Amino acid sequence: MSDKPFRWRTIVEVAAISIVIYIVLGAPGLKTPSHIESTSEQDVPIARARAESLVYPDWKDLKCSKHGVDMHIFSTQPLVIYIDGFLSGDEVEHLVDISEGKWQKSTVFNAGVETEDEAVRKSEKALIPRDDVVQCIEQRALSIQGWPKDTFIERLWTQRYNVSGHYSFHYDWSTATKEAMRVSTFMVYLKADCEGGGTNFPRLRMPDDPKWCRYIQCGKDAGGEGVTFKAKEGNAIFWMNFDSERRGYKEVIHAGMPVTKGTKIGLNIWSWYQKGHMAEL
Ligand SMILES: O=C(O)CCC(=O)C(=O)O
Ligand SMILES: [Fe+2]
Repeated sequence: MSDKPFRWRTIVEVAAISIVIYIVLGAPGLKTPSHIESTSEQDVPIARARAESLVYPDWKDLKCSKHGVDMHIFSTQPLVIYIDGFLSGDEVEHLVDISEGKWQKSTVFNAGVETEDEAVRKSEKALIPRDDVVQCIEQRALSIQGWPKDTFIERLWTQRYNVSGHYSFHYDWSTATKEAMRVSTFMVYLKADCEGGGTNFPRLRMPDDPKWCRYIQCGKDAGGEGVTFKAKEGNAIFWMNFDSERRGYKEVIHAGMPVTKGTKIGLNIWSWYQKGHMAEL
């Protein structure tokens, strides 16, 4: 009897077993891990659009004056830091001034499509020009983080909320892949001539020390679940969006609470990890 049919059967069996093992291992190389929200068809166009909005501040010629801040670690896992005095009064005024005439309705991304949806996000946003003041703020944001590798600043947007303006619960993760993700957030308050408008993190735990009540709503004003940071001019909350395994932290889900009186203006500083994206230094 010839051994040919036997060899063919063995090859087919080995191939079948290999396919099963490959699928059990999660098809490495074919798809991104399930904790990273991404659709592979979108990766290329999103990365290209992103690349255009990623900037790196001028580190050679720009002279930024030294700026002291008062930092308080709120949580180490995930890392959340409260920064008192992230911006000076002059910087705040300047950012508000350069936003004038640029306000447009805020949008949200739904399955990769940009839409307006006031039930989710009701505010206006302004893409601010990268003058020296803005670049010094970009520098500050990178310095605080320790200049992480392959990490850039997304062009800065200010955001204005009038009465009933809000941003419902979301993550800042954005669409992420293994090569590109919004690694961290600075939520900065520029104007807080308002009632309401705090930033709520329902999955963060209230700290024990009452000294935090300068910055967060306490006692009968504590509001809903978790922790609500008060909108305070010039101050910022910084947090990391991913753990070291590049899994999005579930604890950093947050919302901009409705403004019930007056106006709040915020500034988003997002740092974006983009593997291989070279900065023009
Ligand atoms: O305005 C706030 O308090 C939160 C804003 C925010 O989460 C965002 O713009 O991503
Ligand atoms: Fe956010």
